[in-house]
Amino acid sequence: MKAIIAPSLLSGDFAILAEECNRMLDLGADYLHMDVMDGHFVDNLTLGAPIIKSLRKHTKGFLDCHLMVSEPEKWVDDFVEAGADSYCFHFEATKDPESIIRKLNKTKTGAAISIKPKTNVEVLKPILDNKELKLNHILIMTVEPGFGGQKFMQDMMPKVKYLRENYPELNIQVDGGLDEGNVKVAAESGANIIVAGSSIFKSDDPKRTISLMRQAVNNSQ
Ligand SMILES: O=C(CO)[C@H](O)[C@H](O)COP(=O)(O)O
Ligand SMILES: [Fe+2]
Repeated sequence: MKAIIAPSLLSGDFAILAEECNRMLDLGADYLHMDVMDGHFVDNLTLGAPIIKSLRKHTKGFLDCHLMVSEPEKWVDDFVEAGADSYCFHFEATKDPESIIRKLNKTKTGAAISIKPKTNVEVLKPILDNKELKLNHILIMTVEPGFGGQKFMQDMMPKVKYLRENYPELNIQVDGGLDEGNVKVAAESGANIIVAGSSIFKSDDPKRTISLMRQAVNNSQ
């Protein structure tokens, strides 16, 4: 699977978000990971569709929106209208994940689902086995969602391995605590979309960090 490196703008400077996005693209980023938090599903508050809509005018990058919100069905239309490239919602946050995917599949915005560390990966099987439902990716959280800068949970790797073994063509994203060291175990487990906030934004050489992450995915295949 193609290596996709997705810096998390949560670690960027929100006052100059568009510049931060375009700086990341110049450094080699493939996706721009936008962490949307509602202060309810997680204990933190970040940004919503109006910011995505403004950003859309200032960057051509792939806006990979990670919705850490309750009732994600409420915001699908707003994010589609704002120009989000993918809408990744949490399985735990909704009673009806399938209808969100069906709605997104009628638009240009890709659908994706994320699961928290305590959620069993097999809950995704009915959705993944349903050929009518198109997914851009599955996101396996490797920290409890809510904050950047936490420690990578290596014990999430069996979930990534399960998905790679059973769905060889699936884009598998990992998010939380990824750095130049632990990206290898994530890539070897089968992840091909790497989200990283702190390790890229705090790097002395973010271009090199992005490139090392890409190499780790490419070398694992
Ligand atoms: O979804 C997230 C937190 O819920 C962030 O994307 C994630 O934590 C990235 O930041 P870092 O690489 O610093 O862990
Ligand atoms: Fe995220």
